[in-house]
Amino acid sequence: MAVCSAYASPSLRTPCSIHPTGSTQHLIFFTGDPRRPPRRPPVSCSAESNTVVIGLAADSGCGKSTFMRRLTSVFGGAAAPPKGGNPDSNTLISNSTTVICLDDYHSLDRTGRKEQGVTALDPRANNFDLMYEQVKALKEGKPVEKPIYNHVTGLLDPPELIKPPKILVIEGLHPMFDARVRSLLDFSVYLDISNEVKFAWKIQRDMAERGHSLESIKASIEARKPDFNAYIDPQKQYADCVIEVLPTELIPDDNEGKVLRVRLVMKEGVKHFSPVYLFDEGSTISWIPCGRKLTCSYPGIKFFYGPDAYYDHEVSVLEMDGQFDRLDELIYVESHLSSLSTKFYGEVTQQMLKHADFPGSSNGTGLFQTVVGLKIRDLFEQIIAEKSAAPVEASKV
Ligand SMILES: Nc1ncnc2c1ncn2[C@@H]1O[C@H](COP(=O)(O)OP(=O)(O)OP(=O)(O)O)[C@@H](O)[C@H]1O
Ligand SMILES: O=C(CO)[C@H](O)[C@H](O)COP(=O)(O)O
Repeated sequence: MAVCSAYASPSLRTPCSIHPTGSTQHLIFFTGDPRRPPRRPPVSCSAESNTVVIGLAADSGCGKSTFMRRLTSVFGGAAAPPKGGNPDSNTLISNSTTVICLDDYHSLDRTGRKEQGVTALDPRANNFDLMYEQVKALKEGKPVEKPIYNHVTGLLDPPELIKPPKILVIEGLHPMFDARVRSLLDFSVYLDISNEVKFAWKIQRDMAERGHSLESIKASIEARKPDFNAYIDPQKQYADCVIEVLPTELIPDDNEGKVLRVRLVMKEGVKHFSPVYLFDEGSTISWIPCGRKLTCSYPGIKFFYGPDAYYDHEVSVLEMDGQFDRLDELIYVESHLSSLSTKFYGEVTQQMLKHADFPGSSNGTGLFQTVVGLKIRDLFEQIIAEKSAAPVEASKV
């Protein structure tokens, strides 16, 4: 039995227990005189739950797993699938974080989608009611039995038990699609990979690692496009932070897709989140760091920072075009960035060096994913500090 640590008064306890059937039952009992009415309304498990919910949206093959690995590393400890569970589980659990993949809320399996002529991106192939109920329950501190979509077989497998973590990340195609699910998010990120780059990455992975033909990759991207444009892409307007990945502007007519221009679009006015800035907050700056302190080979590196508008929202944008030759020299760039939410000087560089083998480590994708990971850690710590201060403040009243 998982007992909530939230007590309304010393005599009132609110435990959550998991039913043998797998459904969750909520019991309220009193340790004092059972005939006396409670002095305050009973507190449900939700009232003082500390689960912070982060949404990460992107199309398939756009770097969500890589981002997740960087994020969980910032919180410490390695992430692994639930022990002793389904070997094809999509869930990753570490000390503080649980990452659930929203593919698990596909309501139609591979055959079902084929029969009905819908893609996995189509809302009709997904169960948003269940997604909402379960994310809400986890946020409220209650365990859930979450379905599993098996990517190997294309079938829906028996559910797995997910316990409420400190940080719940919901990653996948639709974390910001349903307004109810969106309202549960404490912070949201959208990975916006331009078509050219998406194509280059798909070819690299699906041809080299999965043996697909160039034609089949092209066909699969084209087939997904209408639903991607209708249901996935529009979610970026709701994101607190967007990482845009575009072809470089440093090489005229580049079509190799190896050098990237990456833009970190950060919404202003988001609670517990202060955008990162270069040199001077709110000004507009172009910066070429190459020279004595940063080694750059062709085509060099260019940074940009400035205010902008994104879907009618005021944002700050930090942009990096080009790639690093030597990751240890990143400290020079880091020392010119502010509001990074690092715990010590050089933490961004240390994280980047630690995962130098991850895709995107030499360019803005790795740098900005790391920076967003640190900002999420800071947001989490602020929310927890606020929640633990709240009962003290309340008791003063
Ligand atoms: N920043 C990057 N730079 C270069 N290539 C990248 C980058 N991020 C991802 N890739 C490429 O894209 C592939 C998919 O990345 P990743 O597994 O992180 O994406 P995903 O969104 O989790 O994919 P899926 O949803 O299909 O599992 C990687 O194997 C790599 O080839
Ligand atoms: O867009 C996707 C999410 O990653 C997949 O295409 C979707 O989950 C269906 O998966 P599969 O092709 O394994 O049946």
